[in-house]
Amino acid sequence: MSLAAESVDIRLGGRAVLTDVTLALEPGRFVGLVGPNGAGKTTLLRTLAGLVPPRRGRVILDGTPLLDLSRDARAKRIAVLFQGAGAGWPMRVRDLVALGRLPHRRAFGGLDASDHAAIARAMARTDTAHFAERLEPTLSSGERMRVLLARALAVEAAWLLADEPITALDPAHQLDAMTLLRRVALAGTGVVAILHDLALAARFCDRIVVLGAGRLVDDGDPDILTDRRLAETFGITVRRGVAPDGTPYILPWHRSDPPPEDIDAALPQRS
Ligand SMILES: Nc1ncnc2c1ncn2[C@@H]1O[C@H](COP(=O)(O)OP(=O)(O)OP(=O)(O)O)[C@@H](O)[C@H]1O
Repeated sequence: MSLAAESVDIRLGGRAVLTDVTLALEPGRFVGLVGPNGAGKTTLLRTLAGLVPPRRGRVILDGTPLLDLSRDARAKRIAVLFQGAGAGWPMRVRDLVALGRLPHRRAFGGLDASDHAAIARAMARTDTAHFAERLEPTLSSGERMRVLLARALAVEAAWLLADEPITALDPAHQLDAMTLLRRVALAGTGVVAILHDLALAARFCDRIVVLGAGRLVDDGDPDILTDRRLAETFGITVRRGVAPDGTPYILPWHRSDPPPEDIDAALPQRS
């Protein structure tokens, strides 16, 4: 199984958003796609899902240009979770998660036992079963994000592309979601998640892909998040440590370049 972007250029609104991006993904790995605001991460994820046609280059899924496949064939193999992707109308949570099974629908069939099993599994794994009967608009942002993750997991696709799946979650559910995404990858799915939390990305992901100003600037294991990379691409310095189990960790600490305005006065200056 393979999913790859080859020399992809994307222009939106008359400007280059992605330039010459080449990225080969592998099954069974958890990739953290990181980069500052506006770097092009969402656009790259949408391109990998076949939702944005490249101006130059292409995306290849298992040897076939992605855009040659039908929408259903793509949706069966690539599950996506995008920001704000609710149903658009008040829907019960269980029914929203069930939408994940749509790409598998048979000509005249409703949900069968395997669909129900996939939905139940996805809801259990995301801790959403207890609000299955609620209407989606009544959920908090974090609850909604877990439901969207459940919908994406219910597809049980070979690839899972998730745009900021943990941003709205409380710390416990962030840890749960990162653990879950790692498990999903370990079970064979190729997982790509856009993450702004570099500490969690470095701790849980097998591979980090760094985008900066529309270009792929680094790609490798979490060690690529060097002080220099963090300063050059993210404009920050970090504190580093080692957990008792030997796992290294980083903690964003200061801006390495001057802030846009003099906001320093508002920050605690203990060190
Ligand atoms: N439809 C569009 N028309 C014009 N410009 C766009 C369009 N969509 C995105 N852009 C621009 O493309 C750039 C990349 O956007 P994208 O959403 O991919 O970035 P991102 O890395 O996901 O950012 P963030 O971390 O803020 O979510 C941004 O400068 C954005 O303003």
